[in-house]
Amino acid sequence: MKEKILIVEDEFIVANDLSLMLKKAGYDSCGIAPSVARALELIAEQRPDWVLIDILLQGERTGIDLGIQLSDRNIPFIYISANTNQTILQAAKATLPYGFLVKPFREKDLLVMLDIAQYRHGQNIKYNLRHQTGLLQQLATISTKNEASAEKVKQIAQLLQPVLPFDQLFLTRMNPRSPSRDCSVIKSTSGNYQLESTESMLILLSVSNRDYKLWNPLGLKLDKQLYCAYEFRKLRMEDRWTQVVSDKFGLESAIVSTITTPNGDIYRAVFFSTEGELYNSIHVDLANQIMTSFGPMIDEVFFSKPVAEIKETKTDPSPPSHFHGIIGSSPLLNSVFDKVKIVAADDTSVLILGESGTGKERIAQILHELSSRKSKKMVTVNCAALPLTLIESTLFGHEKGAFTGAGDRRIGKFEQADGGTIFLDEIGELPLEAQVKLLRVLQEKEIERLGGNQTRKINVRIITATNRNLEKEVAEGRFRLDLYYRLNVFPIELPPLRQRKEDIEALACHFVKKYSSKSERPVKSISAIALQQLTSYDWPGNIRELEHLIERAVLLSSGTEITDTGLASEKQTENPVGGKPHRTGNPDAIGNQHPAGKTKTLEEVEKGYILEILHLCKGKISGPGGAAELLNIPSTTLNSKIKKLGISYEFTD
Ligand SMILES: Nc1ncnc2c1ncn2[C@@H]1O[C@H](COP(=O)(O)OP(=O)(O)OP(=O)(O)O)[C@@H](O)[C@H]1O
Repeated sequence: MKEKILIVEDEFIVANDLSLMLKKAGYDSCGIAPSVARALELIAEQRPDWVLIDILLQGERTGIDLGIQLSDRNIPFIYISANTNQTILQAAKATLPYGFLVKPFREKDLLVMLDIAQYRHGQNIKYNLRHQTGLLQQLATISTKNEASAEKVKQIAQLLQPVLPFDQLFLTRMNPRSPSRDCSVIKSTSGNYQLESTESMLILLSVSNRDYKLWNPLGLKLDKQLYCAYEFRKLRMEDRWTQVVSDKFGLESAIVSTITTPNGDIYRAVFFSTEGELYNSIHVDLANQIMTSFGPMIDEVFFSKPVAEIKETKTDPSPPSHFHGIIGSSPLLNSVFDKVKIVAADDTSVLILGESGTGKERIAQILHELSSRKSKKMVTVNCAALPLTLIESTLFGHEKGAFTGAGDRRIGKFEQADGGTIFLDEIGELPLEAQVKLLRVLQEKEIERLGGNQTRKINVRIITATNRNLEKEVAEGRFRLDLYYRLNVFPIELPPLRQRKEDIEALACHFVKKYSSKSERPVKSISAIALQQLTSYDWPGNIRELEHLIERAVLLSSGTEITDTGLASEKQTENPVGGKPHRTGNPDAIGNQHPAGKTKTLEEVEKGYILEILHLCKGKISGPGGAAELLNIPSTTLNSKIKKLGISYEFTD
């Protein structure tokens, strides 16, 4: 069946051209709306599969206002606009479009964008289905465990957080046959969960039992499920309980889901968030599904046993077994594991985002190992280290004599990865010209060696990573929007170490074990003071920096315990921006601040760090004991970083 597409565009000639292009390509162009109001009418009448939206339209409302509504109603759409400044791109992105086409565009660009959008939409549906089924199964398993309520609640909250984020969950049993009961699950700033009974909540909020009963919390008829912005403010005004709780916890939006179980019990869950625009209709659907499947078990988990408090319980220190070698169990890292588990088996393109040293390459490796391609190779290409003139021949190969110096035929990285995975690290560094070629390969799934005249089909899964803000790169014209959408099918964001300090101790111990066994030193532990130094540092170089620091400390340590991390000898100061302690001292070293107190840029931090390592290795780059070895990166990468960062150095003994 032909897919129906609605065009929302106020310039008739442009809209008409678009409509002709769509019809020619076999789509059903089911209408043209010049304003948001008309678009909504046509959507109700025609029920289009896709909507193409211009941003500036007739009337007061913009295409972005329409995008917000469509996103809530789960109708896929693409923006088509001449506006690409960052503010507009950011507002547009927040509405979760499936693409953004910049005017003027060619017919081919439109069709490619639609093709990418359909692919992403299909992947999304698949992802949501699989995720929901898995999620419900896991919820059922937790509910039937023979554990204390508090422990089960913690596990359930951690499971829900990546898909249905909340800062507070308010659960009520409105049983017509026995007195109603309620309780709250509260997320603390450190990411732990606390189960509060009504009594303890009242103490926390300084509300009397009498007032609470009078207010009949959330007892009013909640006729909506989604309360954001204006709707939430209205709810606050109408419901005294919402008002008090949201004032105390800074809540700004809510989702309500009510179910009646087969034996007539009524349960209501209200998920509150401190973010005003967080929830959409996908969250509502998910909340309903969870409540329907989980409803009969709610009593068992939340109400049947005395409500015990969860006091900052330590999370399970071991990650799932297939994440071998990945240390950490913070909620943020767990949500990365969840995403990896969901997407690993598919051929979906994955974009790994995160600062340098957060473990992007490690995660790429695990994605490959958990896929059906694991028996084939994962070929890694560091796009930042490719010399400009050799990018194409490295990626796609060349025939003998293709250019001066091409003495032999060369098989490119894509061909080497055939049947397996290609990991394009630092994709943000790829020049525009190479981006065009890469896009073509991704679309056509075939390559042509330089100087060759034969195309070859290839079957490769693409994983990319970057520490750059790709949207900013797109807005500034350095990265192609169509390639961005093609690669960003399934983003996985790796949190910086400073946001998951809970993991520092486990990571540090892991590295102590690794390097004491490697260097045959007797070091076995870290003193409490040294650990304190590690956790109060901000780690601009993330896990890689921690690893190198521990490696050094192990080498320098004379006993069985690390008592000095090297961080203490340098004065800890207050950061005027964030109030966090930072390392100071040698301004060129890895400290985060200029001597004047101004925060360093990431590039400056990286430069300082490389200089420090070069200093340590007396300028030696490659080979045993060289800076590249210590930094755990290829010497070609280090050389390109040295060039890019403009590092000049000279070392004498
Ligand atoms: N969770 C983890 N547990 C143990 N080691 C880790 C973890 N994450 C990363 N590492 C180690 O930290 C170092 C840096 O990781 P990796 O090279 O994957 O980071 P990256 O984000 O790809 O860095 P870059 O952006 O600079 O390429 C590696 O030695 C890796 O083995």
